[in-house]
Amino acid sequence: MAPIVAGKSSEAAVTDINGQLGSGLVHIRNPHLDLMSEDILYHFGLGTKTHDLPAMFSDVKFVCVGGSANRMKAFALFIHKELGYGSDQNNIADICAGTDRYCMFKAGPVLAISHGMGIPSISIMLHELIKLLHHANCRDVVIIRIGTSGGIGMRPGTVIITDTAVDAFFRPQFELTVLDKVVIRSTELDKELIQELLLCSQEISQFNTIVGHTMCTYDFYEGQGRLDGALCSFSSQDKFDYLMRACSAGVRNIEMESSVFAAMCRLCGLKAAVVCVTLLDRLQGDQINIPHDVLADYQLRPQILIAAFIKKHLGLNT
Ligand SMILES: O=P(O)(O)O[C@H]1O[C@H](CO)[C@@H](O)[C@H]1O
Ligand SMILES: O=c1cc[nH]c(=O)[nH]1
Repeated sequence: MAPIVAGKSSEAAVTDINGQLGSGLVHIRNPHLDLMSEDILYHFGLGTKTHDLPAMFSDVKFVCVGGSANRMKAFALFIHKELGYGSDQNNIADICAGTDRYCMFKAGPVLAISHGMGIPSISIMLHELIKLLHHANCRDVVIIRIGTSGGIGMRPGTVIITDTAVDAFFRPQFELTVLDKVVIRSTELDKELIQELLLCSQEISQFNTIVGHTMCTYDFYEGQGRLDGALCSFSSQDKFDYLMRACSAGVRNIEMESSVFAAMCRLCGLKAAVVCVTLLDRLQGDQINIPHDVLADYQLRPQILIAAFIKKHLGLNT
């Protein structure tokens, strides 16, 4: 079946949206929503009739997302303290406590949300988050994925700011089957935001940070060329050749959400970035065997960078 290449028409649409986005509002691209008298954000345990979403969220300016609920809670506590709101855990309650699908925490203008692992999980979360921001009349929101990844030829602990998310064929696109058609969407990210983040990381100067392509896969094991899954149908030479080809195509790290994240945020007019730390160099191995304290330190790096970025934007000292 011939894919629908959304590139051309969507690019044009994005230009239009950007013009329209002088208002800074989130752009919902679904005419059916206007016909609904109530919108239930089922996986958040929130809704337009049951919750006053503008009262709860209209001041949100930064949304940070990451796979693990514990990591996002830790980030919420960290940013709460960094913004001068104190370090009392009791001030950080899970807004999605009515459901165990995702966790959501708020610290002033910062919203921290977990998205689970993989494209389907983050995609569901993003549909509901983008609608939430729309219902709450949020303006000028920046959204950043703070995650972990496997590096290619990178020293573990390196922070990668994604310029473009690519698929397993190194193409800058995200493919989704809608009804029985394949829709292709661009995965380019905001260039200005990338440069701002890079500058921030140079200013804090605490760890190595680079800009590069991020490969987004549908699987952690075979899908990322690992030899240590329950199934493996290729040789170690095949794996090495593939990772070397990825590296030559500009891929510096591999994770599992960046493509749909970039595509959805772009289409809805949200300024978005992906910042992931590498936990290992995939040219050296497949198993993540770093000690717990080193893992904790690595996972903190994207958080430190994003906290500095947010504080800079809010005019607070870093
Ligand atoms: O660190 P997080 O945000 O969970 O992301 C990465 O880690 C998970 C795999 O361990 C995948 O979801 C991958 O994208
Ligand atoms: O190798 C890795 C490490 C973290 N997350 C991934 O998706 N891959």
